[in-house]
Amino acid sequence: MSVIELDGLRKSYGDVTALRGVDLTVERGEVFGFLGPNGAGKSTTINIMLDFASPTAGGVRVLGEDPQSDSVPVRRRTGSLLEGYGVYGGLTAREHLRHAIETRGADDDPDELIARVDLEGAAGRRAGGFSKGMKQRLALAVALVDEPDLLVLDEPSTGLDPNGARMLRRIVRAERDRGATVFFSSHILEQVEAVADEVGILYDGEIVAEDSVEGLRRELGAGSTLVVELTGPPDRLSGLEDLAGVRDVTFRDGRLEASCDDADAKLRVLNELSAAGLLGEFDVREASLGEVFSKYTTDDDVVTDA
Ligand SMILES: Nc1ncnc2c1ncn2[C@@H]1O[C@H](COP(=O)(O)OP(=O)(O)OP(=O)(O)O)[C@@H](O)[C@H]1O
Repeated sequence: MSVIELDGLRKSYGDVTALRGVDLTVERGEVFGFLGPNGAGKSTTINIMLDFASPTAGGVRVLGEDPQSDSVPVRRRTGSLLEGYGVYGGLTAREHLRHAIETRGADDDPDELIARVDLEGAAGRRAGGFSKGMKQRLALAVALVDEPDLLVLDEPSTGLDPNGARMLRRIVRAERDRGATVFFSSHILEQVEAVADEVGILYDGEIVAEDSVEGLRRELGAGSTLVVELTGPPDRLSGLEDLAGVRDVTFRDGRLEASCDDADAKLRVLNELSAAGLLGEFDVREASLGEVFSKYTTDDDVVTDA
C-alpha cells in the first residue's frame, strides 16, 4: 500500500516556482530519503503533505487521505519533525512530552521517549536553555509520541553531533522495524545512505531520480571501483578496458583502479591479473551516494527522468 502519493505536484510563490510537477510514491514500511540541495523544494513538499501549504496544482494523498480536504486524520497518524521547531522556553523536556502525549490522547511514558533521544540528563530542565542539538532531540521525541504510522522528518540531523546522528539512525531503523513508514529529507548524503531503502533526488522543484541507493548507482553506471596492489610493473597487461563491464582503468604507484559494473566484471579483471602474475591484495570501493548525488544535481549535467 502506498503511504505517500504525489501526482504532478506544483507550487508557486508569486514569481518563484518551488515545485514543477513532482511525482512520488512511498510504500508502507519504507524508509524514504528525500534528497536535494538547498532550495530544491523539500520543505515545500513536506508542508503540502501535512497541509501547512496548499499546492498550486496536482494531487497529494497521505495515508490514503487527501490532507488538503481533511488534514485531521493525516496529522493524527503522522509524527513530524519540521524545520524551525519552536520549543516553549518555560517548559521542561518532560513537560513538552507530557503535553504532546495528552494532546494526542496517547499513553506513552515521557521518560522513555526522553531516553530514546538520549536526553535523560536534561529531562527536568527548561527547554529555553537547550542547545540547538538538544532542541532537535526534543522535537524528535515529540514526533515519536503515539507510535505514528508515518514519520515525516525534515532535515532531522540539523544540529546533531555524531552521537546524535547515530541515535537518529537507530530510531529510524527501530521505527521502520515496528512497521512505520519514514520519510526524511536531507542534504546530508551519508545519513540517507545509511538508512534509506529508497531515495528520491529533488532538484530545482523536480524529481530527477527515484530508486534504491543500489539502483541509483547502477543506473549511473557508477558501479564500484576495484583497487588492486600489483606485484610487478603492468607492462605485460593490455586490453583490460575491452573486458565487458570494465571502464576507466588507471595505473598509479603500483596500483590498478578499474570501474566495474558488476561482480563478473571484477572477476574478469582479477583473472587477467592473476594470469599475468600481478595479482596482489585487492579491495572494492563502492561509489558513495555523494558521487551519485553530485552527478544528478550539477547544473551542467542534470539528468531528468522525463
Ligand atoms: N513562503 C515562501 N515564500 C516565497 N518563496 C518560498 C516560500 N517557501 C519556499 N520558497 C521558495 O521555494 C523554493 C524551495 O524552497 P524549500 O524551502 O522548499 O527548499 P528546501 O529544499 O527545503 O531547501 P533547504 O534545504 O534550504 O531547506 C526556494 O526557492 C524558496 O525560496
